[in-house]
Amino acid sequence: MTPQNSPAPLEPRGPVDSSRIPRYAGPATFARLPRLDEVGTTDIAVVGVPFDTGVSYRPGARFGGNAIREASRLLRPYNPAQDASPFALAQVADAGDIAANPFNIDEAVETIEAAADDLLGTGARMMTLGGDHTIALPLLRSVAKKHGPVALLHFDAHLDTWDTYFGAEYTHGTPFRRAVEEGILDTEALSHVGTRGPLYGKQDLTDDEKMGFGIVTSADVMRRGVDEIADQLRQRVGDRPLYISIDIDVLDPAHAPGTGTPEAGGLTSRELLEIIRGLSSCNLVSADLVEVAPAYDHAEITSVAASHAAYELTTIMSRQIAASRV
Ligand SMILES: N=C(N)NCCCC(=O)O
Ligand SMILES: [Zn+2]
Ligand SMILES: [Zn+2]
Repeated sequence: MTPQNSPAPLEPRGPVDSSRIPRYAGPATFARLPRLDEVGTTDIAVVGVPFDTGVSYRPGARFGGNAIREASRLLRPYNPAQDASPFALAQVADAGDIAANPFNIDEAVETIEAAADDLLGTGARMMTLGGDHTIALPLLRSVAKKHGPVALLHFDAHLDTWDTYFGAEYTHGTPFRRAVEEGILDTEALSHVGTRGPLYGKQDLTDDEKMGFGIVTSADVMRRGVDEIADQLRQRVGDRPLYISIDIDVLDPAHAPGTGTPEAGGLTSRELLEIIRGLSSCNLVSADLVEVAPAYDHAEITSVAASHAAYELTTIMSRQIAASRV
């Protein structure tokens, strides 16, 4: 398959032209973008982390990244919601997968951090496709090496600030407690969004608050509406370097059945996309989208939603990269 765009030198190389090569043909990179090795360097690296050894319930998120890539074939180059052509404003490329050891969580966490160091070291921002939520910890470590402690907006049904599971410190329920302990988050600017569902005890909330997190529950989004919530989040984050971590289970199981720990009463995909768009002025330095487990999906409901959320995040980053050039 030959990419049909023949850009002028230094122009970003965009996706395969779907008016010339049917969008279902050829290998699936994210949004049919070029691979990193085809462009050499990139402003935004979309990278998969097929790792799910950290889960507490249904496994399968190791297949999430490729499911999102498949579902992203239908994305188009102009994003009207943010009035931007993200793949023309900046080079966006698919950097493939980070090969993490599925039998050794500690080693996998080290591998992911080192691979992120390499990518961020080139000056790129990362749009990471998980994988389970364990992977947010090594990604945040790497981002903090570059930017210092970062603001975090964490979209998730769950707090993911629990301590250990079966004695294990690195799991998908614990990355943000570890990150606070390690001092890699700016504790003045942390919020969960979309939180809901049963907890182990009230102490979970007390502990979480002590760590510095604010909580916007799923019910808050329903009652107060997406614009007010986005305003509040923008104010909390200010102009700090921001990392956004989206666990797809922030969506209601009706909007994202393909995930490992589903909780009733979640956001609609429309609400999630609108809140992300409301953050377009934030200084988004990198992001992840995790916990897509395609074995439980139907008709790509979950991976389509995930691909659109990643598209909005990529658009925010590419607009900022373009704005910082002028
Ligand atoms: N990060 C996700 N998706 N889930 C965390 C759930 C942890 C638990 O089962 O207690
Ligand atoms: Zn979750
Ligand atoms: Zn999570």
